[in-house]
Amino acid sequence: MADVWQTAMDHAVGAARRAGQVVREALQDDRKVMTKSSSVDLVTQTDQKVEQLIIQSVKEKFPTHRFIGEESVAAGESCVLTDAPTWIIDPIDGTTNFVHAFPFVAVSIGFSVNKQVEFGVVFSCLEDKMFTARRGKGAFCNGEPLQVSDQEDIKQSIIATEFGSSRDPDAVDRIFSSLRNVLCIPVHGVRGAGTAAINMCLVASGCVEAYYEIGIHVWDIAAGSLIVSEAGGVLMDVDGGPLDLMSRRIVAANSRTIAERIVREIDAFGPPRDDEPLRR
Ligand SMILES: O=P(O)(O)OC(CO)CO
Ligand SMILES: [Mg+2]
Ligand SMILES: [Mg+2]
Repeated sequence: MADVWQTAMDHAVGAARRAGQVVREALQDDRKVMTKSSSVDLVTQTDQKVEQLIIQSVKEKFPTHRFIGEESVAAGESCVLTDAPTWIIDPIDGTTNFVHAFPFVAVSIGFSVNKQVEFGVVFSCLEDKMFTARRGKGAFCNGEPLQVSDQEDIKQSIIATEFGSSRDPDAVDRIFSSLRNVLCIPVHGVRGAGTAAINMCLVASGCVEAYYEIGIHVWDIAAGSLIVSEAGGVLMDVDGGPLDLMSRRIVAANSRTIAERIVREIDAFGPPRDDEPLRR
């Protein structure tokens, strides 16, 4: 039977590639930096321009579809995941990297129907790597199949995480406490690319065994979550429950064993949900 969402996925790949080209070109220009929720929550005109480019191109082809876009939500649009076909867009995942020309920047496009991610596209535009996954059909990088690491021993593992964008000392203490616990298991190392989407693609590629973070948003993880699971990985909440895309918490790992071992070390606090009406 024909795949009803294949045309949409092809469109997403094309849109991500065009968006990535805009991001690469913008790296050569002056990058005017603005802030959103705090002095370390950065946005540029390129984030906004790229999101509009993607949304406009999708609207022309799929006029009934809905959107959750990082910069549209920042501008006041609602952030509620319904059963309708929904494009979940992070125009630049790794804006801080982009601002500093730290070379890991991604365009992330997830697509959900009935609250289930049907396809995910992450274009790591400075590495020129196009990560794709279609539910039930595997995950790929530039067309080559992806497979998570088969390492089941956490002590032989590298774990990816980030420090997040909160500078509230209590929140930072809790993040550091979890990080200390994970590091001292001990693991081989802790890494962070500065983008949730690329961290998840590193899990899918078998370069790190797991990635966890508290404070990310649905647009950071929608596409990457499917790329991890289609590469054979496991997703869960940091409290060990099922992943909730709107909860702002994730563990993505190569195996249930590694994911559950990390869960034991994490202080599972909960920032306001993405679909919490009073979150801004
Ligand atoms: O650069 P962005 O899109 O703000 O995302 C951050 C996390 O919120 C990195 O993943
Ligand atoms: Mg992001
Ligand atoms: Mg972004």
